[in-house]
Amino acid sequence: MQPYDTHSMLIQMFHVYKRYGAKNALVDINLEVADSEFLFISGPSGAGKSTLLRLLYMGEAATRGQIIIDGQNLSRIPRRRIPFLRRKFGIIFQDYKLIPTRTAYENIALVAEAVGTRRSLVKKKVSSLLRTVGMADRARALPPSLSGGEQQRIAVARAMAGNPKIIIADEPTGSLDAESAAEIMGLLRHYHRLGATVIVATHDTELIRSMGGRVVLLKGGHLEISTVIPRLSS
Ligand SMILES: Nc1ncnc2c1ncn2[C@@H]1O[C@H](COP(=O)(O)OP(=O)(O)OP(=O)(O)O)[C@@H](O)[C@H]1O
Repeated sequence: MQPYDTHSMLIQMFHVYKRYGAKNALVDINLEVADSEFLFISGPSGAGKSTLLRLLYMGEAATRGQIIIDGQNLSRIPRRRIPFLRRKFGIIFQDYKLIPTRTAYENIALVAEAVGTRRSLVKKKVSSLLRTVGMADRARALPPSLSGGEQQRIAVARAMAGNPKIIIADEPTGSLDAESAAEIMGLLRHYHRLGATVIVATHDTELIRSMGGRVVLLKGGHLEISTVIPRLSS
């Protein structure tokens, strides 16, 4: 199968617009993302990156146009089915959004439980995820006692806990130093290699150059370029 065969497209956006009052946040977006692809969405502040991501996981509805996720047209999904659509996504934010009063372990376990992981398996699963992100020894820590890089590692583990088909990361390294940023991107690449589709929004062109891959560029709500950047050899 060809990598961009339309039958293998997990995400399709056709003539998508998003308006906030008089503001056009997204204008006539046409974008396809293949199953198991790693995609960067790049562009300056205010370009529409976060808005585009929110439309995918139905954080908000498009003003116009069609969005198809895994064969489902989002404009035709009944409200009661939205939680099932959301289970396809693991979402990572720049500011981690961990529950500050719950331990690292509990933050991850809550998602594992929410997607119906058998009670007897939750502990094994969360422990395994904590090991994957190198945080096994901080399971009982509360988020405010962790560094930014550590909190983001927990957020990555939490995103993986629902076994989502798609990981969406909105500026996941925006608050991190270079070393922590590289670790987080390594974890996202690891999950991608396990078969997931990963979409990362970032304005950090250095980060994109170090990772390589397909990049789409948003400017003023318009999708300007889709290109493939070769990975910098290290
Ligand atoms: N809820 C909202 N209400 C009104 N305007 C909004 C809303 N969300 C986003 N916008 C506007 O839409 C445009 C795109 O915003 P968006 O946050 O998607 O950009 P971005 O590329 O993610 O920027 P950044 O990198 O700074 O996060 C901006 O002009 C922003 O002010």
